[in-house]
Amino acid sequence: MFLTQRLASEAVAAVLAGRNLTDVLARQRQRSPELEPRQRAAIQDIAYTTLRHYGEVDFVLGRLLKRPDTDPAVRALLATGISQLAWGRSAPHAVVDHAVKVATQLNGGYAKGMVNAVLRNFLRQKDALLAAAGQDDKARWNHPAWWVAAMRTAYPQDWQAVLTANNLHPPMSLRVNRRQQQRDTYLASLRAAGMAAEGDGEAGIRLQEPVPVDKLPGFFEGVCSVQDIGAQWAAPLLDVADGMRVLDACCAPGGKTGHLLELAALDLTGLDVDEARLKRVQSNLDRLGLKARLVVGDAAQPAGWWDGQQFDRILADVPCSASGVARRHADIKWLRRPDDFAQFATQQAAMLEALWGCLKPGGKLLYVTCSVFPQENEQHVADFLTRHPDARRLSLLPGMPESGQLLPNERHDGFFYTLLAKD
Ligand SMILES: C[S@@+](CC[C@H](N)C(=O)[O-])C[C@H]1O[C@@H](n2cnc3c(N)ncnc32)[C@H](O)[C@@H]1O
Repeated sequence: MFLTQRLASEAVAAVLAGRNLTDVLARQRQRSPELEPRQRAAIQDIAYTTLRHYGEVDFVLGRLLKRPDTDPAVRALLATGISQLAWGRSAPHAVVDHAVKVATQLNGGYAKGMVNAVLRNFLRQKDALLAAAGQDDKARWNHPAWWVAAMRTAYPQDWQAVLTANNLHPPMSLRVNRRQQQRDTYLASLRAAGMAAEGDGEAGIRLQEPVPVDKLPGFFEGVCSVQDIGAQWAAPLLDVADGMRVLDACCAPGGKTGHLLELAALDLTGLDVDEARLKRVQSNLDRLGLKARLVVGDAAQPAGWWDGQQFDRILADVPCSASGVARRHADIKWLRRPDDFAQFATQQAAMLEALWGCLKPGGKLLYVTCSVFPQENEQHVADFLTRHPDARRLSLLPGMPESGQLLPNERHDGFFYTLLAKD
């Protein structure tokens, strides 16, 4: 457990210094190939739990630490220790002993005594400290205070549900490849394999418990894909038919690309600026037995990749704050800054503007984000519509909110959808 605590606290320190948790964990695995699967799972679990509860952890540290300028590596070690003591299953004395052992290796071991004292203090005052945390916005909701305030303003009725959903474990959902099987046939084979699940939407299935993909019947033969139920609205909204020329403008890792190609025989171009991520699109399509033309390029600069022939359909699943999927990436809440939104909005507006020119008159463009911030969604689309008299907003599918804003809940993640037609 010593090693898992050390690596988990290093991962948390890296996130608090501004790095992406998925990248940090991937790099740790490369550097330490000897780690067993159960150790990797434990590191991930400790890091995720600490970040999921970081508002409370930070509050507690504020009460227990005498000096606000504690070394970031020591602070991250204390954060993971507190998280394990509050929400973990390991024996408290083992957590404290191992944290002290990690501390002896940090910066000459100067903080060994302090780590021991702070964690033991936490154990003594745990209930009172966590109760006090419940009175503080950032700690209570485990989101930065500015994020809590923004949700209150944007969703006066639903802000508490949105913040609560962001702190829950996300559901694992599947999309059945209906070129291979009907949803209910696959549902029956999951149940026969002992996995409780329910159908949701034409091709969607939500599992009661997450499972590794190698346990899913037929996964490697392309019978199903892992995809959130909210993300499964995209392809049906575009209303594709055989022979259409379709652009999936920000396609990696290819979840929606695969879905579009399952629905119709398309002439599909998958574009992404990130060459490494495009390789994942290719391997996903290979697994599903589907084909697309994959191109590296910037969606905001069509001159670099476009042959000038307009598309019947365009999916613009643009880069965004990912605030609607924050529960899947426990680092997002602590990495984002309020001024990030202006930058995202500029990039999103440039893409929408450029892609509009690539759409045939009579064609449809679907603008999608996995964000719950109106600056990336409704405000943006409203601006676009005032600038483009040839753009008309179409209604969405039955069962979808009219606004297009799906808020995260027990069924799906948070997404925003706007379907535009070109007159
Ligand atoms: C939300 S993800 C897309 C998810 C994908 N549509 C799916 O369903 O699996 C956004 C993607 O946009 C890509 N991206 C970012 N900037 C881009 C740009 N300027 N042009 C094209 N793609 C870009 C990112 O590399 C990322 O893969």
